[in-house]
Amino acid sequence: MYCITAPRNNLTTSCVYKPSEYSRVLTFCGPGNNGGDGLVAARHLHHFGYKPLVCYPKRTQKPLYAGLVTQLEALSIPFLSVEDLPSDLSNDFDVLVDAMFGFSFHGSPRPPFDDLIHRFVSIHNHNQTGQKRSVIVSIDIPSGWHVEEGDVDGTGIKPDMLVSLTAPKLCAKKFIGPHHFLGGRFVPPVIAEKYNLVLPPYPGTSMCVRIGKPPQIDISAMRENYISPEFLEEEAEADPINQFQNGCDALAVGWLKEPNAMALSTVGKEENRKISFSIFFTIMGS
Ligand SMILES: NC(=O)C1=CN([C@@H]2O[C@H](COP(=O)(O)OP(=O)(O)OC[C@H]3O[C@@H](n4cnc5c(N)ncnc54)[C@H](OP(=O)(O)O)[C@@H]3O)[C@@H](O)[C@H]2O)[C@@H](O)CC1
Repeated sequence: MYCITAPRNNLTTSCVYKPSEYSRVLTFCGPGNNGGDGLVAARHLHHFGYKPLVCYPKRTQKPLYAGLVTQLEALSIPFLSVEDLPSDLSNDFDVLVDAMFGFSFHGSPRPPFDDLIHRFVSIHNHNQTGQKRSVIVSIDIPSGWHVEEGDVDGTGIKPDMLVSLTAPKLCAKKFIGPHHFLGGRFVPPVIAEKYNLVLPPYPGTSMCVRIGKPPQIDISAMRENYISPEFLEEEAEADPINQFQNGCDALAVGWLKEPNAMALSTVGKEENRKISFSIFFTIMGS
């Protein structure tokens, strides 16, 4: 899967939500720099093979943002108004990128963001009913969270992925989702020193790094059942060598899954070995 956001002027990719499975992305952009990050993310996602759409209800006329919008329009990336949004976002989108507010958010969200944040929260609650829902990726700070205290009353957005920029803000301590990344690799040493930042090493040339606890792995979901067709006594060859040869033939044509061991055994009294069995089995990880 791809970590699918992009701090300004950086490409950050790592495998989390692959475009083959999560191509339909809707990016919600707010009026400030966090929204600007969302515009950049949408452009990068387009180039990575996703099909992004953008909802940018409170535009600023500053040249930097106008330029980002022009770039998206040049790529024919559609813009949706709040009124155009489908009633059930999970039906139409695999991923919702939350780029509404970052560290300058204060007070209570004003319209139309109050309603949009509410929709993000409802999507997460749907998850508890077991229905398929969009995953939520928040840039820098889940919108509506207090920059230091986080989701104070526990009713805010609960993203599946948080992409902190430059350094995680204090509220990130309250993030409980499975994927936490840090983007914005090139922090000038003088800044790191000034703010006493202890930043993790970035692997290779990657522009982001996974931080926080690794995702939980469901070991039971990895279990494979190796069930072969029934093998009846009367079907066994009288000669165990022939039975063994049959087994080898089955292996050669791929009839048995992942074979890595074979046992040939016989049953019956020592002096009367009429029945023979070839048993094939596989052992995971051996
Ligand atoms: N090193 C880093 O970390 C870097 C961080 N960067 C990114 O910048 C982000 C910070 O950007 P930012 O300062 O522009 O503020 P941001 O949070 O986008 O929002 C401000 C806007 O929201 C509005 N607004 C506020 N409260 C509101 C409310 N209740 N309801 C409605 N509106 C409200 C406010 O309007 P105002 O209240 O002032 O009228 C203003 O228009 C940061 O989190 C990260 O994503 C990178 O780009 C660079 C490196």
